[in-house]
Order: sequence, then structure tokens, then C-alpha cells
Amino acid sequence: MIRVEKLHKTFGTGTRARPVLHDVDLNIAQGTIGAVVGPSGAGKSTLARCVNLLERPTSGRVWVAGTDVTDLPERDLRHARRAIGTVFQSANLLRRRTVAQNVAMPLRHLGVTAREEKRRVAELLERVGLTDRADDYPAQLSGGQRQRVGIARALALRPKVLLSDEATSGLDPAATRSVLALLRELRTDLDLAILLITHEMEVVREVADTAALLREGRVIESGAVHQLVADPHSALGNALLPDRPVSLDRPGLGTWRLTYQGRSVPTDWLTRLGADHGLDVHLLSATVEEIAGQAAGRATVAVGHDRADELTAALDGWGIHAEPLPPGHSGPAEEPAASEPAREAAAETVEGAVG
Ligand SMILES: Nc1ncnc2c1ncn2[C@@H]1O[C@H](COP(=O)(O)OP(=O)(O)OP(=O)(O)O)[C@@H](O)[C@H]1O
Repeated sequence: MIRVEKLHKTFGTGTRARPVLHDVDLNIAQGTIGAVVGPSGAGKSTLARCVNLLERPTSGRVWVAGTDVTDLPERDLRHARRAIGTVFQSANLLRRRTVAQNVAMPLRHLGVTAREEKRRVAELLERVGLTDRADDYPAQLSGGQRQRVGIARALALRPKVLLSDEATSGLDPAATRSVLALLRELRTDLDLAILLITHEMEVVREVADTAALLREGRVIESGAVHQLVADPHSALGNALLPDRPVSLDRPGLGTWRLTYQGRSVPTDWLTRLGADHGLDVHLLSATVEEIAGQAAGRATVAVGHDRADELTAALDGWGIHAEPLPPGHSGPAEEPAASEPAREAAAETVEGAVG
């Protein structure tokens, strides 16, 4: 596991002191992926560097795989770092070494036999699906393949935790998906605790079990991803599952903002409102994604004021959270030009949440 407790980090001293992390708590269990998101300069990389022992915390404690690494003497750091694999944005491969030689680097430092090295490298390359590229040079690989080599190298010493610092930034969507699928596989197969530093909410949505929002060095919000998206008032939940709520400004109709996540919600809830409850429902906006293996959604609907009680009772029965939206919330939905500011406002909310 990765556990951080009341972590403070200040660079410099005296008048040049620059506090970067304040009172940060973080908990990532084995077999889970914990994302840390936040705007540029929030302190994400500094937090990762405190976990992989490249920086010493000013105060607070850090545990990695059950060991308190906060005050380890210099001579024990090298050994402790073996429990931690790190993958960076650019895989940092040596250009003049082949894929196999790059993956073997950490083993070389450890002095394993040539035979053992060969066996382990073959195993690692198979793990990341690059067995046939062992003798290629990094320049001959795609960005996604280079990241896979970086991941294989990070796994060479059988770490218990993996740090991924913007590992998918700059990759195209297909390469991003394949790297994320690999991380998910590793989490489960190797029971790794993975700290995922990212500014991409799709990445969090796709693979993270938990997420923490860091802003100006403080954790503003954190929790299980499926709970965050089910909370209509969570900034992180809104950024993970952005919708564009609009209210229909029509006499006799009231607009409701719906939020849901979980197995209890039937995927045909909208149809059922009409068929089973006889409700005439206007669907004004909707976002639905699969998160943690279950459908999560946000939507705005309008129904007649006189049917509001029936609507909320039916939704409540399925576990769909409903809140009334004030009239004229974002302008009328059926006029695209007028709804443009609503889109921009929603986009700003997302930007505001993550940076
Ligand atoms: N060695 C250092 N000495 C002084 N200040 C530092 C040092 N390292 C980082 N900082 C400062 O700490 C703050 C947080 O930087 P950090 O790289 O952790 O942010 P980040 O959230 O990872 O940003 P980005 O997403 O842009 O990588 C910044 O203001 C940065 O200038």
C-alpha cells in the first residue's frame, strides 16, 4: 500500500521558503489504482517524489508496502526504492540500447546472472506484449510501445507499488487505452498499489478506483470514484462525469437534475418512466459512462409540476438522486445558440475542478 499522513513539503528556507504540500493524506491499498489530479503546479509530482523517496518530506509520514520510509537513513534508501516502480511521461529509455537492454537495466545494477536476466526480461516483455520487439531500439517504437517498455523496466525488480506520473500524456487515444488496460491488468494480476498522477479526467474515469483532487498543495476532495460520480455536489464527480444541465423555461414544467451510479438503476429508466408511470418526460441533457463496471449518469429532465411527486418517487425507488433546477438555469435547451454559454459554463466548471 501507499500511505501518506499529514505530509508537508517546503522547498528552501527562511525568506526563500516555498511551501508546496500542506497536510496531505493519501491511502492507496494493494490491488487498487489511486489517482491524484489537479492543475499544473498543484504539487502532484512533488507528492510522487516524496513517495518514491526522491524528496524528503518536511514533516508527516510516508509508508510504502507496509514500511515507514519517512526517516530511512541514506544507505537504506536504495533498497527501499526497489519496492517502488516509476513510469514517467516520456519513458526515459536509453536511445542506444535495445528494448531488452533497457528493461534489463535495473537487473544489471543488482548483479543477477546473465541467464536469470534473460529469463526475467523475456517474462517482462511478454507481460507488456512486446516479445517480438526485444531487439528494436526505442526510436523504432510508437509512443505507446515505449511506455510499455518503461512499464516493463519499472516492474523488473518486482515492486509492490507503481508510480505513474503522467504516463499517458501525449499519447493518442488508442495508445492511451492500451497503456491503461495494461495498468489495470497489472493492478489485478500483480496486486500492485498504483499511484496515478494525471491531469486527464478520462484516465481517472477509465482506471482509477479512488481519486484525490490536489489544489495549491492541499487535498480538496478525495474518495472512491464510483461514490464521487454519484454525488451531485462533488467537484471531482462533476469533472469526472461532466454534464450540461439546462432547464426548460416553459410554464407548467419543472426541471430536475438527476445523478446516479450503481446496479440498482435500470438502464431503461427513462422508458419506464413513460411506460410504467405514464409520465411525459422531456430529456434535456444526459451523460452516461461505465464507471467501476456499472453505469453512472447525470441528466436533466423536465416534467409537469403536477407529476413531480410521482417522478421523484419512481427515481428514488431506483436510487436515482433528483434535485429541482431553478427556471432559466442555463437558458432554453432547444435553442442551440442560447445554450452555448451553458456549455462554456459547464466546461469552465470542469477546468476549475482540475485546472
Ligand atoms: N526542487 C524544487 N525547488 C523549489 N520549488 C519546487 C521544486 N520542485 C517543485 N517546486 C515547486 O512546487 C510547486 C509544485 O510543483 P509540482 O511539479 O509538484 O506540481 P505539479 O502539480 O506536478 O505540476 P505539473 O502538472 O505542471 O507537473 C511548483 O510551484 C514548483 O515550482
